[in-house]
Amino acid sequence: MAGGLAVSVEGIRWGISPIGWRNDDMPELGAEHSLGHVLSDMAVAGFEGTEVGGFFPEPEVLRRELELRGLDVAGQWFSSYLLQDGFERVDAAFRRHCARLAALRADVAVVSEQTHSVQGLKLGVFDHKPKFTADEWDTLVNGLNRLGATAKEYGLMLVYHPHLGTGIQTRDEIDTLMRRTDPETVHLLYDTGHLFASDEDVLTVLALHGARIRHVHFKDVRRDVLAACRKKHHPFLKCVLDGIFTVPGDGCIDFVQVFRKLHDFGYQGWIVIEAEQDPARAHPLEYALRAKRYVDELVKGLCDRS
Ligand SMILES: O=C1C[C@@H](O)[C@H](O)[C@@H](O)C1=O
Ligand SMILES: [Co+2]
Repeated sequence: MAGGLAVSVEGIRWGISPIGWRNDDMPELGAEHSLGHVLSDMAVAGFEGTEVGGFFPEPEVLRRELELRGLDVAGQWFSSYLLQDGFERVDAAFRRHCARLAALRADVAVVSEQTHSVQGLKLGVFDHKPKFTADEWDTLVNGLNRLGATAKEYGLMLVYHPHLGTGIQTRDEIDTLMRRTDPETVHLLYDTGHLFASDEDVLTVLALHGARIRHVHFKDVRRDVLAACRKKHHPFLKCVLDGIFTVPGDGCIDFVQVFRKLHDFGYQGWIVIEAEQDPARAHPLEYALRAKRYVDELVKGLCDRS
């Protein structure tokens, strides 16, 4: 294997998302990459696991393909519409989602509230993010607490994903969400790329909410592209196509500090490389290999320190 771990940090598992090969929000991107191709690239690059992409088959088929390559599943994204559809409808869909994840022996269900989201719309993501009303906050908090209890029934942790262009994006919104939700059932997904592109302060969120983090997305940001996207009022998916995100070590986020602080918090669980780019411009295996080399250096640096 090209990227076997020389050293490791106990309790931390490294994964990579299929989003660098194929993007569920833009199915035309990388459609030529078969499941076998994507999973084999992940294994060749030296990763232990992945998240489930929308193009992945049902668990019975997927499990064999994963096992053949020694890969595990960390979790999968779930778009909740609690404000728009109400708890009962969302919970029914979430139960089906959790059952599939449990069949894959996954650890987390990634939830993001998409009511009023501009994530997939042709509206400037930096100008049109929604803001929830007081009533909407009540509904969201109550619904997430209950969905978190559902996740537990399936042996999973609900990890909430703050995201550009949604009602939970900024540091203030994350603070409120963490203060108002039940720490036993609602956990935090720490996605460095979205936090940086929103508020540019990834370490403060980590310092404030490190104890709630149960899942991590390592996504780097190209500072010049971020500035250009803001200036041109680009929609989210146009920002992705222009290359706002990349693998850790290739952008401007200080992952040495991030990784140290996560470790100081005693973080245990998955760290998933999630660098959505146009695969025609950023060769997915090349970037996966770069990412793995970089995180191996991070791990080595941490081990040398202690
Ligand atoms: O976790 C994620 C899943 C994607 O669907 C999303 O758009 C991406 O930006 C992300 O962070
Ligand atoms: Co993410």
